[in-house]
Amino acid sequence: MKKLLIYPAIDDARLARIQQVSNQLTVCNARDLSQALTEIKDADAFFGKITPPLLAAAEQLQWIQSPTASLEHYVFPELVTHPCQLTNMRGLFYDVIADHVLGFVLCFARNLHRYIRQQYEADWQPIGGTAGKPDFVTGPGQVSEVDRSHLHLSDCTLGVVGVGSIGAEVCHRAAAFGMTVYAVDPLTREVPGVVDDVWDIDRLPDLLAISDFVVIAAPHTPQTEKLFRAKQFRQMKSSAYLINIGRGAIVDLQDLTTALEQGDIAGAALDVFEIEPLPSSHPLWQMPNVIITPHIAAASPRVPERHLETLLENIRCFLNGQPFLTLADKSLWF
Ligand SMILES: NC(=O)C1=CN([C@@H]2O[C@H](COP(=O)(O)OP(=O)(O)OC[C@H]3O[C@@H](n4cnc5c(N)ncnc54)[C@H](O)[C@@H]3O)[C@@H](O)[C@H]2O)C=CC1
Ligand SMILES: O=C(O)C(=O)CO
Repeated sequence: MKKLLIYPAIDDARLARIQQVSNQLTVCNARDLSQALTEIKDADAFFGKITPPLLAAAEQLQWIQSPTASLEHYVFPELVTHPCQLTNMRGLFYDVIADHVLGFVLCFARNLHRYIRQQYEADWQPIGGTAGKPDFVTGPGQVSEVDRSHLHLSDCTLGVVGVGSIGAEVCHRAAAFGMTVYAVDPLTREVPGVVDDVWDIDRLPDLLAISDFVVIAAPHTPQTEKLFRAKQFRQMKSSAYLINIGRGAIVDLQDLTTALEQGDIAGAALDVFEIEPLPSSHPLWQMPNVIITPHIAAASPRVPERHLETLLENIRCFLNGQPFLTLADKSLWF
């Protein structure tokens, strides 16, 4: 018989689903910290928010399940050196966050974010003037110059930084829109839809130089913290857009603001920020080429059930001695 400790306590409906997994499992849903500190002593597995005092009280803990995908605020030095295995909640959001990213791409390509602002003013003003519009819209006459204020997605290249579950789905969707797709990742080497093999992260400058859209779908780790500074923005095309749905700490907020003010890049769509919530006085709020969503790219009615399913599947793996679905490397934070 194995013992799973849950702390903080979860609701009765989810508890009942966990209890149905196996009669080889005792589940303790601790109501307060003092109960958790007592019960963790002989627990084999833990789900919830582990802390140094809880870990110190554990005598036979083999597995910890984090309730979040990201681990930067979860791991601490004693946890890294502890022999237990750690699993996270990655892989729940791959499709819905990829949809969010493609929504950003479409806004920038077709200026939808700017036309929505114009609509409030009843302003019938084609962005970029009339150049580039076909005769059947403007009336007879010749298109005099190539106007790139509205993009043709199948002419565009999208570069993804981090092709885990979310990044790979972004690649699939972008390829389905006819975009050319490249990616960098330290571990993954192949993703269907990506033009070449996935490049190693040391080729980030190459990715930045060719991309019309750069999508950050990596975790916050010691390696990715402030990976994007002024230098990286200068390596991007001045016509390119940055999209960050990974973690705010990956992008230096001040350098990004300066890059946008200077026109080093054309715009940014951001779901995550170095400072959350983004202060109401921050200049990004007023920039017409910036789209802000308040860390909700993962919002979906399907996520709570997927969250529970991942926990249940990892419990089954634990009881059956099989490899976990979402094993993480404690020292790498993902
Ligand atoms: N905006 C939001 O609401 C949400 C954001 N996230 C963030 O998205 C991240 C990715 O989620 P998943 O795709 O599910 O995780 P995942 O673990 O499946 O994929 C992460 C990928 O990033 C790669 N990576 C690690 N270090 C890297 C580096 N230095 N440079 C480039 N790539 C690197 C990994 O090799 C892996 O392929 C999470 O860690 C989390 O921080 C996750 C859920 C919701
Ligand atoms: O699980 C995470 O890391 C999230 O950001 C969920 O929104």
